[in-house]
Amino acid sequence: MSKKKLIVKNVFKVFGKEPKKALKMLNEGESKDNIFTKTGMTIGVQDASFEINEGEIFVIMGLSGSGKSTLVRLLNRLIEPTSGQIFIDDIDVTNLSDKELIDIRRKKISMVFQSFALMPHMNIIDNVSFGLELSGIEKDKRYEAAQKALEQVGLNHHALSFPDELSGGMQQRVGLARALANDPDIMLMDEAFSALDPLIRTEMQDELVELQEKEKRTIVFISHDLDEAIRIGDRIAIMQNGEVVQIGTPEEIINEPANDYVRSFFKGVDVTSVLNASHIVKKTKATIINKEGVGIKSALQYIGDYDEDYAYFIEKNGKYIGLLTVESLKEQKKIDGNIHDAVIDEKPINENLQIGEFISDVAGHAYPSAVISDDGKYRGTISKSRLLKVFDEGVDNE
Ligand SMILES: Nc1ncnc2c1ncn2[C@@H]1O[C@H](COP(=O)(O)OP(=O)(O)OP(=O)(O)O)[C@@H](O)[C@H]1O
Repeated sequence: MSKKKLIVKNVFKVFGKEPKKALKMLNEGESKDNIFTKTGMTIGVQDASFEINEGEIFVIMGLSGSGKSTLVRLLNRLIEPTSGQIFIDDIDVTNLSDKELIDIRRKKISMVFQSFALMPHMNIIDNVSFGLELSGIEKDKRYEAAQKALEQVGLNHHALSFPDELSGGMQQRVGLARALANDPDIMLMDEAFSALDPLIRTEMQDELVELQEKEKRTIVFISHDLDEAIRIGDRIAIMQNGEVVQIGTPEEIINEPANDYVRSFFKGVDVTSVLNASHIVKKTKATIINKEGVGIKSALQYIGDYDEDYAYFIEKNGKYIGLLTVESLKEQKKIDGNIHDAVIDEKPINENLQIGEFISDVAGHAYPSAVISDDGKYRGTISKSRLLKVFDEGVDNE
């Protein structure tokens, strides 16, 4: 099991003069809107509890004002929690002195912002090594680390350029390099790619995933974009009005959205890149198991019992053989043939295939397509209508 890198326990953040009073009102059942109307205080984060595994990309997603930035800034105490605990490597950061906190921020956590926040009068290598300079690292060492970080983001030839000589995408790479330069265990990325144009943005997302494959860090990435969350996230936490309403893998969230708010994020999202055949497979009632002695007559009877005109023919050990139809069975019966000769050679679909890859296959078939595992075992079927429903609506709650 992976190690827990970050643990957040019952964390609240109230913005306002008397946070404890607001928490009391919340405890007594007052709504956040009422608390704001009566006191002017905002509940930025309400009772957040979750754990982030070492090496995972954990995306926090939600609409504007849902509390994402507040939650992420609570992790390194750029914002002080009103109550609750936050552990990094089992150290309770809510109890650290200022000096210990600065130390943790310099050594363990880096942050990348949406606005690249580069210093215009400094060249790239000085920008990247600025944090190390603040930590008192000598020039040779910090330049070496900065150069390595620039290489990781593909900008090693731009060390002596100035920020305004670089494009937006390159400037954000510098922002990333600056975060990488002190070799942090944890990177907090607040809408880090949102200011980039779509093509560069996708490129940066791919690069981040690639970088992550080489050097496993723990990344907490804020996004308001589900496409991005799906692309890079191992798990996604969805925030609504200050609360974390759902945490799961992209597949889990798409397959079982916790509420309508979560569901609304999928409108227009390319779920075909997330769901594969195994996610939407269903067992059909009309399956025929190849028991000893199943002949054409009993197969026809079996199909009739289920009021279908086809069935899947499967060996006793679960291996998929093919499709039997009433028509093909009757044909063989007429000529005194064998049940195996009645099998229609229907191409089954591998359970790992993504929706986009097999939709045309299924659409071209008269019967629901059988889904098999890598070793040829029958898993269930996918019908054209079911597939199109998932394709169009993104969510399948049948
Ligand atoms: N310093 C502050 N003082 C008062 N209220 C604040 C402060 N910072 C944030 N808030 C409020 O807390 C709530 C959560 O804000 P937050 O910025 O965390 O949301 P967000 O999901 O990151 O939004 P966005 O995507 O627009 O950045 C909002 O209602 C916001 O107005």
